[in-house]
Amino acid sequence: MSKKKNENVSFQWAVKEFIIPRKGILSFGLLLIVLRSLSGLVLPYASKTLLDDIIPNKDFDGLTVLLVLVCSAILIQAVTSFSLTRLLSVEAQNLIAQLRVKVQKKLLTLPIRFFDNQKSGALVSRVMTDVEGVRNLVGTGLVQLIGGSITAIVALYFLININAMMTLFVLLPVLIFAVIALKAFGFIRPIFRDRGKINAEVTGRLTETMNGIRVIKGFNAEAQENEIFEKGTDRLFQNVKKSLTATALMTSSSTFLLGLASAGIMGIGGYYMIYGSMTAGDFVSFTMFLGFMIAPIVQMSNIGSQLTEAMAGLDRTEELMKMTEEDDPLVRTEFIKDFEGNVSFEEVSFSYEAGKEVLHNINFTAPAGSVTALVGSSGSGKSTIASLAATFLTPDSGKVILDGQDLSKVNLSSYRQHLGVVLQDDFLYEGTIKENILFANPTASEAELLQAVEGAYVSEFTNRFEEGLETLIGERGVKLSGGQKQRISIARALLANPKIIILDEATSNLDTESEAFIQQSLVELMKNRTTFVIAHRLTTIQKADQILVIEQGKIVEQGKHEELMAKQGRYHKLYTVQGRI
Ligand SMILES: Nc1ncnc2c1ncn2[C@@H]1O[C@H](COP(=O)(O)OP(=O)(O)OP(=O)(O)O)[C@@H](O)[C@H]1O
Repeated sequence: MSKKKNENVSFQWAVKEFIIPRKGILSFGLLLIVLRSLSGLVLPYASKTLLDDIIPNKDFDGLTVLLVLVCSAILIQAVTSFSLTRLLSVEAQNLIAQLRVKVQKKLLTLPIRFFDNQKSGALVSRVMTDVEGVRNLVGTGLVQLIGGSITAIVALYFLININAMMTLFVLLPVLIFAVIALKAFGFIRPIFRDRGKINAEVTGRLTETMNGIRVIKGFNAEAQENEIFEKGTDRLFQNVKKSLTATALMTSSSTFLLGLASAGIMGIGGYYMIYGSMTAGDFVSFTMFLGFMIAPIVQMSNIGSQLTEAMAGLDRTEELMKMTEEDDPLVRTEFIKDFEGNVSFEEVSFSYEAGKEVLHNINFTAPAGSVTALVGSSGSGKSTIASLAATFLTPDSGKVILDGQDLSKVNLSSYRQHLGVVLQDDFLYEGTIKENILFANPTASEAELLQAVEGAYVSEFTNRFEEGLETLIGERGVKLSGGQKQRISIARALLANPKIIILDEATSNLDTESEAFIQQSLVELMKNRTTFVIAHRLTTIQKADQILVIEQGKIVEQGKHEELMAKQGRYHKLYTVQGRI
């Protein structure tokens, strides 16, 4: 029952979003379809005149007029068909393009946690495939459905006029077919909905496989991946098979029932003609009109399944479009004006899943321009604290305060324009090194760019490249070492010149020279910025203004390196006995 309700909602949504704004063009398309259908009806009518009037009377003038009429009707059909495709199909493609842009834009407004729970391949399929459903809604599909109904009704009128009894006989199998078709749609729609889901899952997994190729080969796990993919494609196949059975049932029942009707008509028509109550012309035009009534009905069943598929895709699009954006304008009403960069956590608690709190009553202050190093064992909550400071997450209770303002009420982009993040596995785009650095500040001047490049010691290796900063990286370009990539992402952050930095230091072991360059660029980056660093480097930790030792979601120790060492507590243990931070 609830499913049914949901379907209606998304249909209403689709009508409001896509059909009403295009009512002009769609009405014109409808007019063209009706014109095309009506001009199609000329042929059966002309056949009757030919057989019953023109041939018996040897009326050559009449024949000429008839031919002109039929040719004009054919011409109208050709012109309207062409215009329809041009008008509606082009508009549908235009809408698909617009909708993709809208869905992608919406996706980027959703909180990080949404992405944590989704496969990227599945999201790609939402942007690229699901929206294609509108093609059938705005393209020729819906208009054909309405146009087809009109033709069927007009043809029915002519059929009744020629012979009401025979029409009644025909209507019965047509009605049975309509009932079967309706039932089949009800059966097919959930299958189509599942298909989109399975498709997205399989694509998602495939993307992951490609991204994780090193791990897969490293663990010799190809066979396992193959099996998972095979299972996925089989699920897809089974799904398609199910819908094909339903469609085949519909097609063959239409052939059977309508064939039966034709045989019946031949019988009744033959009987009437033998007794002289029906002319041969009436009989021929009846069969032709019948074709005109039935063809749209059969066509409608095809369009019906296309529309069903379309709605299944749009269901998922609608679901996404209705999600709450992270920068909720009703909640995040405050804008940051004079930015200083004092951050404090007040009684902050947080849980990813209900009932499993991962941070408990965190309190600390990070004054403007200071460096706060977060250390502690794996899974203790360091990244979660950093994500709260970056507004990627919002506290369940307590507040993160920036310059006296509660961050959960602050307009996100007014805050994030002052924020910079350098993460362990920072992503670089396919493109030149320069493009990758400019990414955070595309309007930066050449001088600013060079300053960032020098500050992060990027020039140290780009100078050795023939193309310098214009060197292509990624699939088609040079392959960079981990340390070089890190320096590019540091240069990017330097160029953005944020007041707050979230830094997840890479743990990877670099050679001493690379390490030295990175350390120096990090010093440059942290200068005069409020920095939260998930620290792994001794030098960073030693220089930090404060170290927070996190264990099981709590701050267990807090202070400077020397103070904490002197305390001989948890930090001392982490630092000396375990030898790992
Ligand atoms: N997206 C998530 N959904 C559910 N639980 C999560 C999620 N991210 C982290 N957690 C859990 O929250 C806890 C804290 O994780 P967090 O990533 O903050 O730890 P960490 O100290 O940064 O660990 P590491 O040093 O290993 O990166 C862990 O128990 C982890 O399992």
